[in-house]
Amino acid sequence: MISFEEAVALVKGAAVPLGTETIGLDTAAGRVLAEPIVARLDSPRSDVSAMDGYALRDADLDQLPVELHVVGESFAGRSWNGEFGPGECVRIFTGAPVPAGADRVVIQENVRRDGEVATIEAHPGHARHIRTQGSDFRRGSELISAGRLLDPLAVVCAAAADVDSLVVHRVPRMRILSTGDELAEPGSACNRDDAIPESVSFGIAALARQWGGEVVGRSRLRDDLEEMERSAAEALVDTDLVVVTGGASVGEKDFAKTMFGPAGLELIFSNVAIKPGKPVWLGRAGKTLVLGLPGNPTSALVTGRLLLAPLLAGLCGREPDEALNWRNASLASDLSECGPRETFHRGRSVGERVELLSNQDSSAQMTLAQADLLVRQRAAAPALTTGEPVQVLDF
Ligand SMILES: Nc1nc2c(c(=O)[nH]1)N[C@H]1C(S)=C(S)[C@@H](COP(=O)(O)OP(=O)(O)OC[C@H]3O[C@@H](n4cnc5c(N)ncnc54)[C@H](O)[C@@H]3O)O[C@H]1N2
Ligand code: MOO
Repeated sequence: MISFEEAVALVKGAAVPLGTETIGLDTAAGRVLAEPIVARLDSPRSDVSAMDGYALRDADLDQLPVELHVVGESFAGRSWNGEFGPGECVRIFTGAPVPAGADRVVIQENVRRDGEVATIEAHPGHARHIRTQGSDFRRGSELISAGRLLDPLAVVCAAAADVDSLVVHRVPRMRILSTGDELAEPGSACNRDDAIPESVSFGIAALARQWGGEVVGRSRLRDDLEEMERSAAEALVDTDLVVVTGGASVGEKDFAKTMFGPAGLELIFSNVAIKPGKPVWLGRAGKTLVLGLPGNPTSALVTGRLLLAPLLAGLCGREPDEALNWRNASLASDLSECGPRETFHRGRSVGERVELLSNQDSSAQMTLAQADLLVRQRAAAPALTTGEPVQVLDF
């Protein structure tokens, strides 16, 4: 059995970014850049006004009050290109180019306008209200590096660079296979005494989407090895990652790994010294990665969060560690000493503190909906008391 750190290192090794494709800005959100974005123009493109008011020469404010002749109007998208002399000013609006010769904008609240005459009585202060050309960024400068997730903020910056297409990493195509004779489609389990709703794949699919995966198939498999081998072979076609849930342990019908035998499964690891989720495994069949998650719902979602999330982040072109951003929080209750397996307790944030949920069973499902943090406790770590710091991860 390997440690959690070793499992994460092996996940990172397997999480090699997929190929690239060129897409339009409209569909770029959520994708990961494979090539940096370089500005095609300066921003602002010229010196522009930061306010609505009057562009003028600062020197004209030496003697106050002053009356200036309004000689033109400059709008964003329709600039004024006339001559501009002492004793003159130009009506200007936010974002409009500042006429050559002007070195200050006075906001209109500080100007009395009467026909073509603008009167300034008191000194408007030191702010010039001019954004200089290229003060945000310069043409040719790299605005966003490769590997950056195109979140709502980054897509604004990408568009501002005046690019209409982006080179991004391909999205991992994923299939989820849920194994178990007892599993029924939610909504139909009540009809059969020995059935339970198949719940895990819904959470794994949602988690996968959060971390950039495209779930192209989701199926339930009966515990019949021949059938499972056929399903395994089908699932591997044109797929980057297959996630199998259940059948990971040592039961007589735990065929999750065996079903990929004919497809040439090579294990990367199997069994990790963590609680919950010990039977989690990772392998490769041909070019496709296969991740096996334990069937117990809490175990599946915890191992999904700890290992599937960084795996997908890496396949998408991000740093796998972006999915493992541990931070400190203080305990809202006592925590007893840890057993031999590194443990990831389910917790709930209460203000700045983290409260451990009372049901820590790996089969729990109600508790999952109450949790928002995983609390990490290293193997054999001593007991902790209320207020002591622990590492937590958003769950
Ligand atoms: N003798 C041993 N028994 C077990 C060991 C062990 O080391 N020795 N490990 C235990 C641990 S730890 C875990 S975790 C479980 C995981 O086993 P499997 O991955 O083989 O999971 P299953 O047996 O298929 O199912 C476990 C449990 O979860 C329910 N389940 C399964 N899939 C789903 C699903 N998609 N949706 C909802 N619920 C699901 C299933 O009905 C079982 O109740 O093994 C321990 N045993
Ligand atoms: O590793 Mo299991 O998830 O403890 O029941």
